Amino acid sequence: MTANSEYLNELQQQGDFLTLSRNNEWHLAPSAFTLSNGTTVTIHDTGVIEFQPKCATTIDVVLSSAIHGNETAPIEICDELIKRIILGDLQLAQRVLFIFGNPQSINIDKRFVEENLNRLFNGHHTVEGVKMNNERTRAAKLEQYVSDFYQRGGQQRERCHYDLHTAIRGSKNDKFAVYPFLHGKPWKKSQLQFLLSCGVNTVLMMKSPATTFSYYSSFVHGADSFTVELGQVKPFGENDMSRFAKTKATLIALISQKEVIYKEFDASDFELFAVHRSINRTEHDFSFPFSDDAENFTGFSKGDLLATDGQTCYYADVEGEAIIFPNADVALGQRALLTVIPLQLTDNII
Ligand SMILES: O=C(O)CCC(=O)N[C@@H](CCC(=O)O)C(=O)O
Ligand SMILES: [Zn+2]
Repeated sequence: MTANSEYLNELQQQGDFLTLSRNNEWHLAPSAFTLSNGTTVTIHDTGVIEFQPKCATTIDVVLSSAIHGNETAPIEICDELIKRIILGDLQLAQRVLFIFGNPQSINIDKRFVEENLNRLFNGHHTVEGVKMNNERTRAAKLEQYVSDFYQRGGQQRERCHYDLHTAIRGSKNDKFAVYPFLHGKPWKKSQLQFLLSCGVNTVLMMKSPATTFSYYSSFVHGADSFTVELGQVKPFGENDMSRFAKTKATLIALISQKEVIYKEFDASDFELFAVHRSINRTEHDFSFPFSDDAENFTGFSKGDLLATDGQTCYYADVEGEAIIFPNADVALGQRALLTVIPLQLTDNII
């Protein structure tokens, strides 16, 4: 018996692709099998598994988690969905690619091993003069798996990618999504309705390109793509999964139904924010004037100090300017803080 078929037997019986991925931190030989309901299961690599149902499909769905290894709630959700599909308890109506981004960082219970994976997409993994590492290689491979998945689906199909995370800090708005910069293309009400059904009524509209996974699939593949923040970072087993019941039910409907009808769009259901600015850490001496438990979406008065980067002080320049993802420990040159301001919907939405 080859090593491959050993792992396949166990995977077919237990559906535990998460443990298989964690036991093979950076590489797993590709393999495939078919479920009794006709769904083809293809393992592309560690953490990367594709399901192609036998029926005709219309949407190519990418669900990623563990791009940051210690963000466990989304990993638990995807783990459960994968198990249910492999064990034949959940019949798919759409093609789905699941990705556990960084299995080694799950094992060490850290955001990343050497380098933040979510700063390496859209080609930023390969930079002349910068030494490759496991995360850079992984980002390049993940781009390729997503690219192949969408290409095999074909052009005239719906493409979506939900990159599931949890925030380091608590948030006034517990669940929220980041809508990557669309370069002038309109935002989609249907996507906001999907998010609302997931229990996510707060969306930040980015205004510039990024190095994130969701920006990559949006920009390069035209996918409806979002970073979705589901509560706060907690160790495995400590997540109150009842808080994600709507998210899980909506993801299940998305992948197992031919069509999903969402609530009619009503702008008053949402809290939308425009990203006002991004503050990068450029000096070792970088700090925030607020405490570690200041929550995302905390608003500041015009003139309040927001951050100090060496000799440079950043002050709120708009009343109510609110903080998102403050992190003074990021690598030099990286984003240490986003600020947002409320957004009134314009007509750039379809
Ligand atoms: O809470 C935090 O500081 C970070 C949570 C997280 O990982 N967020 C993503 C957002 C990606 C995006 O801007 O679309 C990240 O920082 O990579
Ligand atoms: Zn994250």
